[in-house]
Amino acid sequence: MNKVSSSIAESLKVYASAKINLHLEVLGLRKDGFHELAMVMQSIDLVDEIEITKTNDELISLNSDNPELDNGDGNLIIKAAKLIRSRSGLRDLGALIYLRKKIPIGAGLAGGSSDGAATLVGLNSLWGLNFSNNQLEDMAAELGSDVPFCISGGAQLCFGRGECLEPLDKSDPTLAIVLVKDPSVSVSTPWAYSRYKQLNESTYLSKEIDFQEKRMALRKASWLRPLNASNPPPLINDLQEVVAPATPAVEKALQFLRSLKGVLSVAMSGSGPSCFAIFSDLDQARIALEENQEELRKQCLEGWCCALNSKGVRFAK
Ligand SMILES: C[C@@](CO)(OP(=O)(O)O)[C@H](O)COP(=O)(O)OP(=O)(O)OC[C@H]1O[C@@H](n2ccc(N)nc2=O)[C@H](O)[C@@H]1O
Ligand SMILES: Nc1ncnc2c1ncn2[C@@H]1O[C@H](COP(=O)(O)OP(=O)(O)O)[C@@H](O)[C@H]1O
Repeated sequence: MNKVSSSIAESLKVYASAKINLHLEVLGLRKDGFHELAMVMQSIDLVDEIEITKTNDELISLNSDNPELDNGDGNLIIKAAKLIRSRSGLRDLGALIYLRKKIPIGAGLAGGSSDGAATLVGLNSLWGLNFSNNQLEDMAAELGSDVPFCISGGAQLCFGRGECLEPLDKSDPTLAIVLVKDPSVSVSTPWAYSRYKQLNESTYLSKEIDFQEKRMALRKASWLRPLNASNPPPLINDLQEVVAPATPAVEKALQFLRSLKGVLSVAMSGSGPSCFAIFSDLDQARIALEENQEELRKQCLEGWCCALNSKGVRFAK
């Protein structure tokens, strides 16, 4: 067992981007019980901040500015840190981690997944482990279906249960979104999928050749290359049809967004309850949000306007 040499404590900061789903199609069921998906995911400029200091006391500890969060083994940051340490075989690696939470929790924005991805990338660097991006993505897939995407982020096709990635050309950088969510509501992802299955299992595809056909159709979508304002994505999200009717906060968010001036298209993100509207640029998004603060308050909604991010995990300069 190599001893980790004692060195001056070093630290670094990584940013973990949230994501939205520009396309979420449920194709069928897989042998492992997960759903076969065809998705397009896009990183957005709503980021958690994770500060990591290396220690040699074999302890991995987490604190955060969000009391709602479990700072123990239930947190994807701790799960990711313990996973990459066990893969390194170096048991006496330690780290002090601090999370500044900005991404709403359980919101359909992969906030937890992105924190897990950022922890893998950050510790790989801080502990000098030199795992490749593919190796990090393999570890990420063990943490959750959305975690592999969150490593490189940007705009990617996501197939399988979400871990089979095909990077897309950079989206038109002027595009922006308005994101809204009722802060008192979160949606359970397992519930959303099981509800969808309850209502749609009879229409599920089951043959690989049929899955391939759906993947090819998405790869050829006219709005995809690159994502742009003149031919905006239709924003299909199969989970929206089951979550929205059961979650008034989602319907409320969709209606608010559809009323905004200059909106190109509107959808729920992932399993919700966050919903977003695409605008051709950040100024239009900002004006639309600023002009409707009163309505936002009346509807008990929280709103952000964000640019798109070309990366998932970023190191602070
Ligand atoms: C719905 C999506 C869309 O991007 O994102 P969020 O809304 O969570 O952000 C993802 O599929 C969520 O990915 P993630 O949150 O990582 O899911 P996991 O932890 O892997 O799985 C949680 C549960 O969701 C269901 N699940 C997840 C992924 C998938 N392809 N099929 C499924 O049926 C399973 O019941 C699983 O036990
Ligand atoms: N660092 C974290 N940030 C947010 N949620 C986390 C984190 N670690 C674990 N979780 C758990 O993951 C679930 C939400 O994950 P998240 O990725 O934020 O959801 P969603 O993908 O729906 O936005 C919650 O049950 C939360 O308790």
